[in-house]
Amino acid sequence: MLNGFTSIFNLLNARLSRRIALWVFISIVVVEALILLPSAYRRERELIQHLEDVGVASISPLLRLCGSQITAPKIHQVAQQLMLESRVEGGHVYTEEGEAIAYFGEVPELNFNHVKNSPSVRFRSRDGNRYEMSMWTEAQGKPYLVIVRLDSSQISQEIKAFIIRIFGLVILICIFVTLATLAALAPAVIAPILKLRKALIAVGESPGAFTGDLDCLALAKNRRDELGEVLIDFNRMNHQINRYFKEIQESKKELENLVAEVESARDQSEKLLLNILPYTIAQQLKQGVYPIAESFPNATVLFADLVGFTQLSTEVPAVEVVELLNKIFSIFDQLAQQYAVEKIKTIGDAYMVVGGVPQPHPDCTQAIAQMALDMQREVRQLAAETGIPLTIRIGINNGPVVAGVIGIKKFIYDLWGDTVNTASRMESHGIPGQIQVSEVTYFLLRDRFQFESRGTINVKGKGMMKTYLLLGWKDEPTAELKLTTSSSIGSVDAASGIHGP
Ligand SMILES: Nc1ncnc2c1ncn2[C@@H]1O[C@H](COP(=O)(O)OP(=O)(O)OP(=O)(O)O)[C@@H](O)[C@H]1O
Repeated sequence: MLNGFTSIFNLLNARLSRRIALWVFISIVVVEALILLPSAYRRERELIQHLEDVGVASISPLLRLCGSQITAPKIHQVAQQLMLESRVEGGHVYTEEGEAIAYFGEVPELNFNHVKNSPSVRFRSRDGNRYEMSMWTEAQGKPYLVIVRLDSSQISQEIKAFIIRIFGLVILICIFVTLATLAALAPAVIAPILKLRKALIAVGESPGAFTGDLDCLALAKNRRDELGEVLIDFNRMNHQINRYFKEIQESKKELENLVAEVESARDQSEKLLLNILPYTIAQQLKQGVYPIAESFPNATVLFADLVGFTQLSTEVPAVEVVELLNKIFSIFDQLAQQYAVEKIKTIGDAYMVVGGVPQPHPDCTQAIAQMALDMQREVRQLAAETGIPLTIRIGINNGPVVAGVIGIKKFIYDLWGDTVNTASRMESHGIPGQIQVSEVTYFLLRDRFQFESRGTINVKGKGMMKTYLLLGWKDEPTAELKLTTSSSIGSVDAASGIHGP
């Protein structure tokens, strides 16, 4: 019950209801006002006419009752009686020539001069309480002009009462018609519109959420009007929105999958690129810096060659040889990462690595020396495990290099310069199972590492050179002295995707 009243109140309190009510109310008031004014005027005319009739009925016997004595005292006497019996408040009697014969009661504002040329004149006082009229009448065979002043105050009161009565009626009619209109419109128009508005807001706030028919559709049933069509159309539109929304969601999902695929492909290619080129070089190439050739004053270059591998290739299938080579070079790659030095490339069964390029290194010579010793140890261990007679020959040299990327295809980060040539020669002129270093490198490492002088050898293209064989650490290195940057061998290299043995 209470809910019913609340919902009716809500309906009537809706802005649309209030607007309709206001318009209906104003319209009726205007219509009634248009009717009321002429009827009030007509009513006033009727009352005046009645008063005039009273006036005529009073004037006519005035002179007749005087008989043959048309004198002031007689007229006065008859008029006094007349005033008592009727609404006459005063008057004048004039001869045809305009001579005033008699006055009685209140003095009228009209006089002979005002009315002499007219058969009859009417005048109403400003406050509406007095009404004056003139009339020619005959007595004793002579014409007389009589002007009487009548009490018309009742007319004003009656008109006022008439207007108040009609106005009250109009207000009652207005209220009744307005409420009746609202009562008729509320369920038929306002309720569906409010429900439609609610549905519109809900659909607007969360499009795609309302998948079935909307609640407001129920109101469209059994309706054959435009509002019913709007409700049906809106429901249809919501279905379309749902369809489009679903399509958009699916497209979004597809797009997200595509973006994820593209990102994964980009990550893969990025990883691949970083596997081929140092990070800074890859960045420069991506920015269009090309060719790249940078000078580095202090680099340590290492060449390593697997001795006896050519012979091995003739004895075991090529696939197995490549598998072994992959195993060894993967270990070297991890060592390069561990000591934060840059692998340059593999050349057949040779391995080339540089320290201090392209990123500065706190001690690239020690890092390369450590790596060389580890490479030796790893190859020895592998030879013992597999029974394959593997040895490695390593050469190291220090000095300035030029590093960069040249050419237009199959980019590779490479090194050039005499330092590189000499490092290569240290390896090619070295001893299997030994690490041969140039004199420059020896001087840089001799405090921390043990060396054996090899004396002077004839190096192709260089002539006679003093070289040294790196044997190992002088003392077991302390934790601070031993350079390490990452985990031990055998772990997974996240950046390159290379898996250790
Ligand atoms: N970036 C490099 N990568 C691989 N090996 C290199 C690189 N730079 C130089 N070398 C090697 O260093 C060695 C010495 O080179 P160098 O230019 O002094 O002599 P060469 O090319 O062997 O002989 P030649 O002087 O007759 O041309 C060569 O075996 C060369 O292949």
